[in-house]
Amino acid sequence: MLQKNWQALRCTMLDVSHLSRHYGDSVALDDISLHLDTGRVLAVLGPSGCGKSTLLKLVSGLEDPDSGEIRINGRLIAKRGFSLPPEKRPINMVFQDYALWPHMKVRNIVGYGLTSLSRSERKRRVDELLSLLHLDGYADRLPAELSGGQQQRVAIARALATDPEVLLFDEPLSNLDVQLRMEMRHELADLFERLRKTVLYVTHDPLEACAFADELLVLRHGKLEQVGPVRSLFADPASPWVAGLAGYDSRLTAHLHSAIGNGLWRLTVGNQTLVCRLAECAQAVPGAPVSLMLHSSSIKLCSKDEEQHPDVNYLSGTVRQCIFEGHQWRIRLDLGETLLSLVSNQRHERGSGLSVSFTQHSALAFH
Ligand SMILES: Nc1ncnc2c1ncn2[C@@H]1O[C@H](COP(=O)(O)OP(=O)(O)OP(=O)(O)O)[C@@H](O)[C@H]1O
Repeated sequence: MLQKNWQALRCTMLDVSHLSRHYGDSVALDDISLHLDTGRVLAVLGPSGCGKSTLLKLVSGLEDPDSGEIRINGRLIAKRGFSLPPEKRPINMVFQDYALWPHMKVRNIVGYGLTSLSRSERKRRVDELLSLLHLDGYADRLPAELSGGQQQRVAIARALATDPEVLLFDEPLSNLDVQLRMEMRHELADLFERLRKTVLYVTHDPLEACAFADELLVLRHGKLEQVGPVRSLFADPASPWVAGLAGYDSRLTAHLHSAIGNGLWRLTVGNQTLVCRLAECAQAVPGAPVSLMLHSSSIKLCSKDEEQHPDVNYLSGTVRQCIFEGHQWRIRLDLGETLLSLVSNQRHERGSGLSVSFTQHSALAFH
């Protein structure tokens, strides 16, 4: 019931329309639009140089747009020729390198923006935030006396202190080691769920993005590649490139054979036949080459004489390579004209034959 009321109250908090930014001849951001409802978390995902930080800089006011508009809660904060100064925007940002003042104690860093509060109110608010971020007992330390993870928590507490309408995170976990990054993913997921803040979160790690984001926006070369709910992006990537980002780790060369309805097509991979979903049906013609994207987690090893199910695909090939990945073996299976990547809990000899199966809906063909 509570959840339902919350959904009903939602309205657009951050509205970005047709935003562009160039640096000389290079296009950092090209015609980007996004709408983020109050209390939602949007992760901006993409490889290095795709324009993620530029988007945050434009929203925070560190840079000005060449064209387009940014509104927060309906209020215009930036367009070409007009830019509200960063300190006047109801936004706080958490940076990759923490950006803590080295000479200040944690208590003063977190309470820095709380100038309108009395001394005792300020102390109460700071203590509350330190407790929220599991930093009780660290108030009188300097940043140099904290671990990387603790420093990042201080930066998050400082960003939350003034209760901004929008929080921006610029790859906040990328300086932490793998173990700590995993822990912080859980902590942030918990924090976002409890606080219901509107968050724009930049990362290049899809797993980090889907740990707590409601929606994903994928950028490539400054352009919008795909935007939508996290699940749909993983289930229905808009291009082979997004599929690759979403973990589809095999890209098979296949050919369309014939449509069989409901978006399904019969395809050939070498001399083997299978049935898969076709991502863009508009100009699909029999015989056309397609890229068939598959996720190794959806591929199962099977025996050749196993009972076959009608909605499952079966392929056979020869082991080209088998390398150890710590908990499992990664196999590259030669299917004649193309290679399939899959995992197994045991080693398979190079040159040995293997059969695999996967459901018709787990593979996606693009042309
Ligand atoms: N001040 C600048 N002057 C010139 N070019 C810039 C400037 N800032 C960014 N760029 C260029 O704009 C493009 C986008 O940069 P941006 O920093 O937004 O990418 P990013 O996705 O955040 O990358 P990373 O993940 O490596 O931080 C890049 O090609 C970059 O070289």
